[in-house]
Order: sequence, then C-alpha cells, then structure tokens
Amino acid sequence: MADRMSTVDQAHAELEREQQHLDELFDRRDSLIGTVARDRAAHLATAHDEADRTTAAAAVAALTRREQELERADRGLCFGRVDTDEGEQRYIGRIGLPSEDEDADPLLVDWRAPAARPFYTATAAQPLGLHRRRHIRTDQRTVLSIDDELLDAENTSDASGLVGEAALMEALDARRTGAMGDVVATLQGEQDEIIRASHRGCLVVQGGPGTGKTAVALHRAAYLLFTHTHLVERGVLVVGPSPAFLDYIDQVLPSLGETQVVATTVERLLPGAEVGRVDTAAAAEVKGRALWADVLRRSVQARQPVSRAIEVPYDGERVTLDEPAVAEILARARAGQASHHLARERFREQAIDALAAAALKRAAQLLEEVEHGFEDILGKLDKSLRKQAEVVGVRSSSRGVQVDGVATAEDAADLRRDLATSPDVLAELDSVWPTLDPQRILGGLLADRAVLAEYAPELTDADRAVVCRPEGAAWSVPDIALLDELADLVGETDRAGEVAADNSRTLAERASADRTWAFGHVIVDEAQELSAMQWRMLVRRCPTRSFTLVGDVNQAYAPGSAPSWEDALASSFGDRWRRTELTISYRTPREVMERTAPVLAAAGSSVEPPRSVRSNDRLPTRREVLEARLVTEVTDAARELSERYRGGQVAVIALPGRHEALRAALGSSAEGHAQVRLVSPLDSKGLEFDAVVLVDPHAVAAGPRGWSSLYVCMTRCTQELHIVVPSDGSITPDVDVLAGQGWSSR
Ligand SMILES: Nc1ncnc2c1ncn2[C@@H]1O[C@H](COP(=O)(O)OP(=O)(O)OP(=O)(O)O)[C@@H](O)[C@H]1O
Repeated sequence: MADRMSTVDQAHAELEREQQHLDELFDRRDSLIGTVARDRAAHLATAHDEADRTTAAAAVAALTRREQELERADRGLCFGRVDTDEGEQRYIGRIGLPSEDEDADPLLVDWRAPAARPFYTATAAQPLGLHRRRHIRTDQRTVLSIDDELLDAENTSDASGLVGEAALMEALDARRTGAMGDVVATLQGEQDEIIRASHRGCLVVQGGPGTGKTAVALHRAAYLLFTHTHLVERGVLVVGPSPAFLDYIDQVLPSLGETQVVATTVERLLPGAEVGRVDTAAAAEVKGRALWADVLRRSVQARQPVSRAIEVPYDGERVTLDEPAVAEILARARAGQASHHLARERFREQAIDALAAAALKRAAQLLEEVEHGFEDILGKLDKSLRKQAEVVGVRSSSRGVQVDGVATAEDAADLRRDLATSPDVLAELDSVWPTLDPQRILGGLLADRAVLAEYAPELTDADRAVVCRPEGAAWSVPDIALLDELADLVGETDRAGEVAADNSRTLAERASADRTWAFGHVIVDEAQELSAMQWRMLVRRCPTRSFTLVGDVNQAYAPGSAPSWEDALASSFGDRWRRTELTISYRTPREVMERTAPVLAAAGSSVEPPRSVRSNDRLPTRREVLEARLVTEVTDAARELSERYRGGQVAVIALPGRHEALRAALGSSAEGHAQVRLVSPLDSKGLEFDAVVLVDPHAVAAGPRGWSSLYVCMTRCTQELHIVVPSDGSITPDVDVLAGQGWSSR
C-alpha cells in the first residue's frame, strides 16, 4: 500500500512539474506574440512611400504568418517529451519556441525539426539515444495526463511497433466530430518516414482504407513548408476528391499553422470554368483518355492564321503589306513552342513594326515627289501630309513647306504608337489572327459528331456518340481537364493576371486566380481517381514535378480509372516516380476489416486488406428485411446508434435513389445525440464516422466499380458497421460475399 501511494504521489508530482513547464511555455508564447505584433507595427510605421511599403510587404507577411502560427498553437502547444541517455529533456510541440537566451536550447522543439524526429521513430529495439518517450495530454493550458514509454532493451511493451500506444488508442477511440483533426502528437514511425521524405520528384503513397494517407499527406504539406522555405513563396497545392472532403480536412493545416496552401478539387483549378452537369460513366471514361491532348492540339492547329495581304488606312493613305511579307511575319511569330496567343502577340508586334516602316517609306516617297515640284500632289496631300510631315521631318510655315527628309527616332515611335492603337489596324490584324476561346472550341467540337470525327479519328463512332452534347450545355468535371488543355494550347490573352500579381492578397487568392501559377509542390489525395487528362492538368501546375500522391488503387471508383499506379501514371510521369506503402489501418476495427477481404477479392484485387490496429469485439451486423420495412429498419438502427455515440457522427450510406425516402424518415438528429448524416457511396469517400448503417450493399456492388465502392463504404466506421439487406432484393448466392461467419444478426 505504501509503495502504491508513493507511485501515485510520484505521478502527481510529475503532473505538477509538467503543468509548471506548460505554464512557462504559454508565457513565452504570449510574450512572442507581443514581440511579433510590435515588430509588424514598426515595419508598417517606417514605410513612408510605395517603395517602402513594397519592401516591408514580405516582412509583414512573414510576421503575420508567425503571429497566426503562435496564436493557433494553444491546442496541444506541447504534447511530448524525450529524455536522452545524456540526461537532456527535450519538449516537442506544435511549434518551436526559442529560449530568451539566444545561446540556450529551444524551450520547445517544433515537431517538424530534425531534433523532434526520435520522438516519432525511437523504439526499444532502436532507442536512438533515448531512454524515455512521454506523451503529454493537455486541454488548452491544463495538463490532463502523461503517459511514459521506457525505451530499454528489456522493455517488450512496444512489440506492437506502435509509438505511444496509449495516446494513439485514446485518439482513435475518441468520438468523431465531422472534421478531421491533426495527429501530430501520435504520428507513427512509417508515417513519419513518408512525411519527411525528399520533396524532389513524385512520391506515391499506396495504402488501404484508414491507413492515414490523408493525415500523412497534410502533415507532409506542413513539414515541407517548414523545411523548404522556397516552397512558401509558391505554396503547396492540395487536391482532394470533393468539396465535402475539403470541408472535412479544412482545419488540419491551419491547426498546424500553415496558410501557404491552396486546397481544392481538380475541377475547380481552372479559373472561369464552372461545372453544372454530370457526365455518364461512359462519357467520363472517354473524356479522360490521353488521346484528347492530340485531338485538341489538332483543333487549335486548324485555327492557325492563313497568310494574306494586309491593308490599313492611315491618315488618308493606305498602308499595305503584301502576302509574302505577311507570310514571313507569321512564320517568325510561330517559331518555337509558343502558345497560340503568345505567337499571336508576336505577330501583332512584328506586323505593326512592318506597317510603320511601310508608312514611313510611303511618306518619304511622297515628300520626294514634293521636292521635285509636284504642286498638284502637294494640294492633294493637304492635311494628311502635314501630319506625316511631322513624322518625316517636314516643317510647314507661312513661307511654304521645308523638307529635311530625315525622320527622328521619336517621330518613328510616334507613328508606331498611332498604328498600334488604331482600331482599324487592330481589327485588320485580328481578322488575320483572332484570339481563341477554349470554351467555344470545345463546345463546337463536342456538339458535332462530324467535326469530332475529323479531329478525333482515334475514337470509335460509339465513343463519339457518348461524348456528344448540345452546344451551350453546361460543363462536366471531365470537361474541365479538356478546357484546361485548350487554355494551355491557346495561352493567355492578357498576361498581366492582376490578382496574381497583387502582393496584398493571400497566396490562395493569387494562385487561385491564375491558371499559370506554378506551385512548389502538389499533394493529391484519392489520386487513383484521376484520369490521364486530369494528370496533365496537374503536372502543368507544377513544372518541377514535385508531387506527393496518396491513394489506394483498390478503392478506385472513377470510370476508367487505372488498375495500377503504373498504368495511372504512365502518360504523365513515365517511370519517374517512387512508391511507398502504409500498412496499418488506424480507423477501421479488426472485426469490420476482416469482413472486407471477400469484397476486395471480388473487386479483383490480389492484396489483403490492411492490418487493423484495433479490435473492439463488436461484430458487424447483417439484417435482412422486406423492402417495405427497409426505411423503418434503417431509421431505427440509425437512431439507436445516434444515442449510443452521443456527440459523435453516424452515417447512413445508401445509393442516391433511396435518399428521398430515407431523408424524410430520418428527420433531424435528437439534441445531444450523434449527428446522423445521409451520404451516397461516392460522397463517403475519404470520410469517417463512429458508426455506419450501410443500406442495400448488394445494389452498391452491382453498380459500376461496385465492389471497390462497397469496400469504401464498409471501411468508413471507427467503431461499428451494420448492413441492411432487402430480403426480396436480387442477391445471387454466388456473389453474396457478405454472408457467412463474422456477421452478427443483431
Ligand atoms: N498516427 C495517428 N494518430 C492518430 N490518429 C491517426 C493516425 N494516423 C491516422 N489516424 C486517424 O485514422 C483515421 C484514418 O486516417 P486517414 O483518413 O488519413 O486515412 P486514409 O488512409 O486517408 O483513409 P481512406 O483511404 O479510407 O480515406 C483518421 O481519423 C486519422 O485521424
């Protein structure tokens, strides 16, 4: 008893010590916020003119970012400590806090710093110079509990290979809130390795459901921005599968103090193009094929200008360029890899130069004639000559016309400017080389099967039939990648990109407004869903090809999505990518995960589902009911779960055709109970809930990519899965992989 008391006392004393330390950290953080605010005010106060303000802008932006980072760090400011063999204690936190004494060690080490690494990777077998790892659980400024792991060779408690197992299990068992949180306090070794991998080239992270791919991808974004300062300038692009998914992950990066990130879906990447239509699966598959790059190039090439003579009015005279001269200018403008609009811009510049030279030559000729005494021509020239005379050095006076015959550079520049701003000249040049509108080109191409046959001979008649649509119809998600390809071929018309150049705007605003913005790194979640044309679109956003792609080929849903990473990436990355794997499922309990093996096999996969880190003894249930009773049964199950998982999230996953009836019956969730959400299989991708009621799974499996879709639906729960099967539905025994052992009937 005495021993037990002393252990309790000891634990209490440790808790007190950690509380004291946390208080000191918060004091330091608060004082740093004050310093940053004062520094920022000083920068602004000393900026007297525009040039000062421009110089100060970068420093002010950096200070603002630091202030936001400090302010947001109050949840889990410090979450860990490592004790080294040398007797050093190093605290690990969400951000770094320097000591007031510049020569002293930091008070808190940022989780991304190299010095924090052993916290995530040390094991009893490989202690990396540590003898203790401590997880510190806090609520704002209060220490709630501490949990120690001793990293001695005799300690076999980490045989699971998990880091901070107690803290991890507590995090995984917690109620879901509907928003993803960061996992910075409990990152595991295999995740840490991926987060810190080199940012160069393309890294593919394959992992089954719940293995932490999304978590790893987002923490990697934060790590890369912390470690490689050049990325802060260009930002990191995070591409997710749907707006619902972006809402779900919305808070993770801000909680990690990151603002230099643009999170979006692939179809929102093209400024000015809106999606308002859903393609059939067949149309989406055809539109995703890489061959469209050639089809679209041909359709732009067919709109190349044809050489012809140019004639423009200028001060009562006609200035002309003959056809061979225009042909030469066109050829010069087109040389190299320039886009349609960039080449057009060159053409206009050179054509105006040539017209100006022709106008000067014509005026000089006229003046020569004047010098030789053709008074009648003088009369004819009258007003127009006076104007041109200024250009070529003719001075008129009451005593008549004086000619020196030489145009100054300034005169020539004036004439050129006159031509370059003349509406007649611009209209003539436009008619030779008009601007192109990607939306009109694609609209025209998809509206006419004969045109499509001309430009897309690679497609079959059946393919062309499925992609044809009425002119003026709204755009679909796959159309956006085609529009983006066209936008790239035709190039920008005004290259200024006012918003993109406006340094007072956030990086997200500037980058989102500019199709040509080059990001420092791109992270793609659910990357297995992207088509070849969408990959091309993304590669254009990062010319250095610095990518992290996370996904699971076994969860692929998109029509035509590739069966392997090799196939998916061949057209855009060739073999210039490396692959790594996440193997442990943190989300889905073992009891549920085991039931997915036959589904995965039916989906055509040869791999096993990932190993679950948890078991909770709750067998998934299967209830068979008559169709007429199905809505009642689902509603009752959802209500029961909603009460059991108070404060959490329950999902009813059903095909959209069942939503109307289910929504009406489910109504709104009772006060204090778990929120019940009705989602389609597609929308459930990437999300998670405490418990899931899956409606008519055989109908899900019967749809396109059905088994993969069913695999996704079954792996969304952190605690319980219940399936409701209509007993008068069409389950053929040989496909009923949801029967047999491992299911409970209640
Ligand atoms: N190291 C960790 N500590 C605590 N929680 C973790 C950890 N790794 C993952 N998780 C949690 O596990 C769950 C699944 O993670 P995540 O959504 O990143 O998996 P995923 O591989 O993207 O899943 P899916 O492919 O099914 O969408 C999340 O709740 C996440 O917060």
